[in-house]
Amino acid sequence: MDPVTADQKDVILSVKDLTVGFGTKIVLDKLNLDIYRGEILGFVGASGTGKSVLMRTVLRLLPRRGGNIQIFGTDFDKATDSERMALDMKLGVLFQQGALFSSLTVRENIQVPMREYLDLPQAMMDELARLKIELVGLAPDAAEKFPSELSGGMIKRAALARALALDPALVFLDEPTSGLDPIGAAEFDALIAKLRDTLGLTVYMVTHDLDSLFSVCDRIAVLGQKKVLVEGTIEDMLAFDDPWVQSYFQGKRARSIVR
Ligand SMILES: Nc1ncnc2c1ncn2[C@@H]1O[C@H](COP(=O)(O)OP(=O)(O)OP(=O)(O)O)[C@@H](O)[C@H]1O
Repeated sequence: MDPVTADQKDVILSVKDLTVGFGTKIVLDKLNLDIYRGEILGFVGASGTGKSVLMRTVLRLLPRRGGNIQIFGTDFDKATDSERMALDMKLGVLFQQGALFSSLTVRENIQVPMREYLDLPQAMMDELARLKIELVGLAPDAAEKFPSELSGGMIKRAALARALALDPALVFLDEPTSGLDPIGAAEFDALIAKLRDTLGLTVYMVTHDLDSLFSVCDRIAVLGQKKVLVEGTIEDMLAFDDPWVQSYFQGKRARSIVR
């Protein structure tokens, strides 16, 4: 599947006027964001600006004070229980640090969402877990390993396999390459791009990784001043007149990537 172009946009996640706060502190203030089918959207912003809060709010793990969220054209607030369950199954999540259950093997971790949402015989879940392990580029023997026996890169892949357990249409990745060495990070980026191309996934990726932004993201959105400050291509970022955006995308590290 080709990356989306401007004239074939199909919005699958639409966030309108979203406001989220804790106590007297407002973190997101009337934020708007659309995500288009088949794209890899890189979401950036200074530390503490609310990138994780936005992701958690969209996943309904945090309450919001105002605004509206539509996923696949359905408003969660108005959905029935069975519609919500069907929507949940279309969303995959890879949290920072992988967040695997340490007492479960990789296979068992991948099967957690299957047990929660599906009613399948064990042999079928084993076969599905085997396929997911292969899909993310892990060796077959990773299935019976515990998270403590895996490298950082393997943990990310195992967590991605779990995020893909129910064949989601949209996956949320929270800093997927943090903690990986540059080669491991580049390999993970290539895997994300391959999964988008082969499975038609839409990817929402919170990242600080400039390499990821330049190499795999079709579009970038920058969080700042409690809103999406700017969204668009790398060229749009380079042209945007804001001190943080300028220093992030035109700084020494960024220039060494753009060349
Ligand atoms: N459960 C919570 N209760 C109170 N405040 C919170 C909670 N979760 C997040 N915050 C606050 O919301 C703000 C945004 O946090 P968030 O983790 O979303 O930032 P971030 O952009 O993801 O940062 P980083 O890039 O460092 O991960 C921070 O000031 C944080 O302290």
